[in-house]
Amino acid sequence: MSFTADRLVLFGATGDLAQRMLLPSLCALDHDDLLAPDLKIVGTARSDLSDAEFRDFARAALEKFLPANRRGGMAEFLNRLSYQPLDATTLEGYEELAAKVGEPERGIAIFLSTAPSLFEPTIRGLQHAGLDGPHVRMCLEKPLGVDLETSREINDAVAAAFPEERIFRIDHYLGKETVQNLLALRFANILFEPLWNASHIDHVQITVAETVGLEGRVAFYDDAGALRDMVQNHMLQLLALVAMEPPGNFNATSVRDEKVKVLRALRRVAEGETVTGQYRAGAIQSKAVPGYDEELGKDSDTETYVAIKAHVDNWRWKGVPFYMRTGKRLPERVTEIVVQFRCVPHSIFEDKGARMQPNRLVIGIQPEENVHLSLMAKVPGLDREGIRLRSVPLDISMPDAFSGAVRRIAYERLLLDLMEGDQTLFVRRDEVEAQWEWIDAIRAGWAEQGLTPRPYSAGTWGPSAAIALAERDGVTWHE
Ligand SMILES: NC(=O)C1=CN([C@@H]2O[C@H](COP(=O)(O)OP(=O)(O)OC[C@H]3O[C@@H](n4cnc5c(N)ncnc54)[C@H](OP(=O)(O)O)[C@@H]3O)[C@@H](O)[C@H]2O)C=CC1
Ligand SMILES: O=C1O[C@H](COP(=O)(O)O)[C@@H](O)[C@H](O)[C@H]1O
Repeated sequence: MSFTADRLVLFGATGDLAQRMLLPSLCALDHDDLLAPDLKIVGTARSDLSDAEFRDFARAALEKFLPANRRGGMAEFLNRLSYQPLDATTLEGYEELAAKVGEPERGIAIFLSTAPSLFEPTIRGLQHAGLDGPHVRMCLEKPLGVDLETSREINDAVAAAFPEERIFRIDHYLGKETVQNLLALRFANILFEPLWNASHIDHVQITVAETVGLEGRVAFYDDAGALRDMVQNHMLQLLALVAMEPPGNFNATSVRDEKVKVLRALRRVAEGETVTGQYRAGAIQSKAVPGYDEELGKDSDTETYVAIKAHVDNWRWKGVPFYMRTGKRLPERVTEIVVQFRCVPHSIFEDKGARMQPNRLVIGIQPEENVHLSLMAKVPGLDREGIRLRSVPLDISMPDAFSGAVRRIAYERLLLDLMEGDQTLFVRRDEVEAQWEWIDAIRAGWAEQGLTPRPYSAGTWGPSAAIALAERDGVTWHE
């Protein structure tokens, strides 16, 4: 059912995500006149706040997390907010919540920014209060479970009240501008698609490097680890976007149909195709930082780094490894995709002594948003004894190419799509489950092998075994 929601209910409204991302995104959208004029936002959590206190709380979050030039009209935005205290685990309070939401003109979007253990009781409460009709959409934050089984339990509980076309599963990477630009690059240019296959691509690298450590999310992270926190969702979504076939059009069904085929074609990872690590004390950009165990306050076998050599078993990607790595406390924050092309089949310059290098496409997702294509060119000169070639960059810096464009928070796009009912950038149940199936097999392999993470110093690129993982195949990680 197509409608633009005129009510948004935000569970977990006093939480970290709401303060840092959700409230700032909504206020920024309002600043740009992108919210429906009649949209009302009802926050809810256990904390006993009045409407006025919640508005003060939201104002403080906006002043802290949203740049001043994006919060013009903050007073009008705050006027949209109200609050209902509620413990999601009991049925009490849901009727008061429904009363606060009132009768929408068009429909309601509900965003669960709470621990997944609260999803099931929350849905029961919403059903109890009649907040589950065809005019209600349900948005779920990650993590959706800790494995396939728990993810199915969550999905079943949500499906008991909401059909798939009204469920919006967040992967905030899909809201990032450059991630969407990957689709434009692949499918709005004739240049790449004919080469986008095993005949022309040697390998792909996907890196998500972070400098941060635990950031206070101690219990959550120690139970999750890098594989489940980053690879199960964001990195597999990036891989699917790189590897998928061209969808027939840019809509939710076509795009997600193609992604899920890739996720299902992922080969079970073999022994020796993963490396895990855990950071020890070190220095990042000259600043000393403690080790993981010290931050955690106890010994732990949780991996804060993982590198994987993955394979997509289909015609297009036969024999093309996808190297993925992610870690915390690495030397710099960078998310990028590297597509390494093969060498030309025959060099006409060989007997002139020229050294060839294969072309490489680097898509920078963050912190820099850019596209960098390396091409071979002749070094200028009369070269009487041969010819000299060198790899030169063809660079597009997105901020320069689109100067004046606002750099948005990923959640802005996603919240807008949620309210307008566009599921293209949300993850479908079959995708989540295919992701978990592949991840669970990796974890089962680790358990069988008794694998424990190798130490690496904070401020380095992870354990040396991760470098060896690629170098065994003659591949060097892009730095
Ligand atoms: N923070 C982040 O950057 C990210 C978070 N996530 C996920 O999003 C979800 C929320 O994260 P985050 O905001 O960091 O978590 P927080 O712990 O900061 O906030 C949790 C929120 O849930 C509320 N809450 C807790 N228990 C109940 C309950 N029984 N009934 C009603 N409300 C309750 C809390 O409010 P109160 O105590 O007042 O009840 C608070 O508003 C988590 O699942 C997290 O893993 C995902 C990606 C990134
Ligand atoms: O989902 C998560 O993502 C963040 C990284 O997000 P980014 O947008 O800053 O790249 C990560 O730090 C966190 O551990 C994880 O839960």
